[in-house]
Amino acid sequence: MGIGEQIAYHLARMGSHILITARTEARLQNVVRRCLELGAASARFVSGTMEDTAFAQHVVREAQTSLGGLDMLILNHVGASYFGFFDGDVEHVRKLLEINFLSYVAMTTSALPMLKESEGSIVVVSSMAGKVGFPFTVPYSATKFALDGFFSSLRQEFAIQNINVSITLCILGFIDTGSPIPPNPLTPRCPPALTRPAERAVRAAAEVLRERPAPRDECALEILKGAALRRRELYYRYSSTRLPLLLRDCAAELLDYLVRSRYRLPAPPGAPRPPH
Ligand SMILES: NC(=O)C1=CN([C@@H]2O[C@H](COP(=O)(O)OP(=O)(O)OC[C@H]3O[C@@H](n4cnc5c(N)ncnc54)[C@H](OP(=O)(O)O)[C@@H]3O)[C@@H](O)[C@H]2O)C=CC1
Ligand SMILES: CC(C)CCC[C@@H](C)[C@H]1CC[C@H]2[C@@H]3C(=O)C=C4C[C@@H](O)CC[C@]4(C)[C@H]3CC[C@]12C
Repeated sequence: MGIGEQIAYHLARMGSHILITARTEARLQNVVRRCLELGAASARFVSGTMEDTAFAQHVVREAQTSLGGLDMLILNHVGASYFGFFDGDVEHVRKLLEINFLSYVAMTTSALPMLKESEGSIVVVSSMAGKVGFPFTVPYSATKFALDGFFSSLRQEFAIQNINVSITLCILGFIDTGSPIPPNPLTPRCPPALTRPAERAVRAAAEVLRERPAPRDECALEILKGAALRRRELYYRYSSTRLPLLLRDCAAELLDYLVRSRYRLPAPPGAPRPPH
């Protein structure tokens, strides 16, 4: 379960009341058990899919009825996508927008009365791919850019209306998690039978990228620190997120070039072969 699972464990160590959600009940049960072992004041789960806006609203209602309020809404889940050239599947883009974007909008809307009451925080987990165009993440990137538009505008409206609810947009680089992204077609060397789908995903990206994934537990803690400090944006790791972004406004072409240079790509058709 990646970064979300690690966030739950850090919150458990701090003695929080925790409500987690995902589709796979068996894994949620294990995470809840571990949270209680680590010292959570309480831990529970609701299972279901965020493809369904009604489910997103249901999770927030559950927080209302079982916890009686909410200090922090952490929006982290993402649906499975592929790591490869855009394949033209418009329905996949629609589905991913529903899971990665619309459910965040629905949960925020439902949770707002509780968050206003607690003067709480909204944490939106996004990516470098939500700030800059990256090859091989076209549908995913679209959903992450949408989050920036929605939540940055909402933050402005909160300021105008004196609503003391913080919004922290987390810009993450490559993190060592297992995501259910199918293996990269460019890397047939990764044998699917030998690994779980989650491990394959990171391996697929790791084989193509000249970038080391950062540890998910440290990432989770940085996210919580950023939220506690009510930061508007958080960058992890700094060297592969904030620094390259400084180039974006003054040298966009250079940044695009540097991004492509972080990928190991096969030579385009017709290109001269390197000598042996
Ligand atoms: N890993 C990386 O390199 C990077 C990750 N990020 C961001 O970090 C966040 C977490 O990513 P990561 O931990 O890697 O992802 P994982 O794929 O490891 O975790 C995703 C979580 O979402 C749940 N999920 C998937 N589909 C659905 C669905 N349809 N409805 C409800 N829940 C669902 C999964 O559980 P289940 O399958 O049981 O539903 C799982 O708990 C994401 O927002 C991602 O964009 C940003 C930059 C880089
Ligand atoms: C300016 C550059 C030096 C920075 C490089 C950062 C690059 C390498 C980072 C920025 C965003 C990252 C992708 C991401 O957000 C989410 C996922 C889903 C996961 O399941 C598999 C990995 C994947 C595709 C990440 C791959 C690595 C990416 C492209």
